[in-house]
Amino acid sequence: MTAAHVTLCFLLRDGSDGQEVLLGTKKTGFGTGKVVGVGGHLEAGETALEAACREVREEVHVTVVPQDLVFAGTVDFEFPRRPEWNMFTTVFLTGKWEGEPSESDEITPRWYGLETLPVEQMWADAEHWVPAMISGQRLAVRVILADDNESVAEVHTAACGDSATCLQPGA
Ligand SMILES: Nc1[nH]c(=O)nc2c1ncn2[C@H]1C[C@H](O)[C@@H](COP(=O)(O)OP(=O)(O)OP(=O)(O)O)O1
Repeated sequence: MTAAHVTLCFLLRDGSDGQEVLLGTKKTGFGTGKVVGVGGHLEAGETALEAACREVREEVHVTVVPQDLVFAGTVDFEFPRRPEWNMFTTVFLTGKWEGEPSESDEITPRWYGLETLPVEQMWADAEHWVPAMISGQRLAVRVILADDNESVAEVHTAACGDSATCLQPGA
């Protein structure tokens, strides 16, 4: 089954105790109740970059533009017990945006220090790849979820180059 193509965009800022990342509590849909990155599914005809900009605007009411997003890698989420949930994620980082993040119907945003990520409220796999990616390692990650669709069965991580060499053909 072909994985759905989704995006995530991590906004980064300098806080009083070091760098901070914008995450949010998901209010609806996939992963409701978890603290997640801002992002979602690509719409027909959209590139990952365009989708990331749209999702940031829709979910946290902030404007980011494609030229300010930095490609950070990819994450392939595989749910062997629920292959219809498989997702291929293109991840971006940015330190530039316009506006102040605010709550939407989909997410309640909040800034977190990189050293104090709320890993117990995030997907169990997140600690295996989120800190590395937001600290600037460009990675191609493959996450295989366990039979409960929550725990981590396997995580494979490889360095990846630019988006042209990292993305799946046709993605
Ligand atoms: N195992 C996992 N760990 C993780 O950290 N994020 C995951 C994950 N599996 C999926 N995700 C993320 C990727 C994607 O950004 C998000 C799901 O996309 P969406 O929020 O768009 O889904 P929804 O079904 O809620 O919304 P729609 O796109 O509006 O249908 O969940």
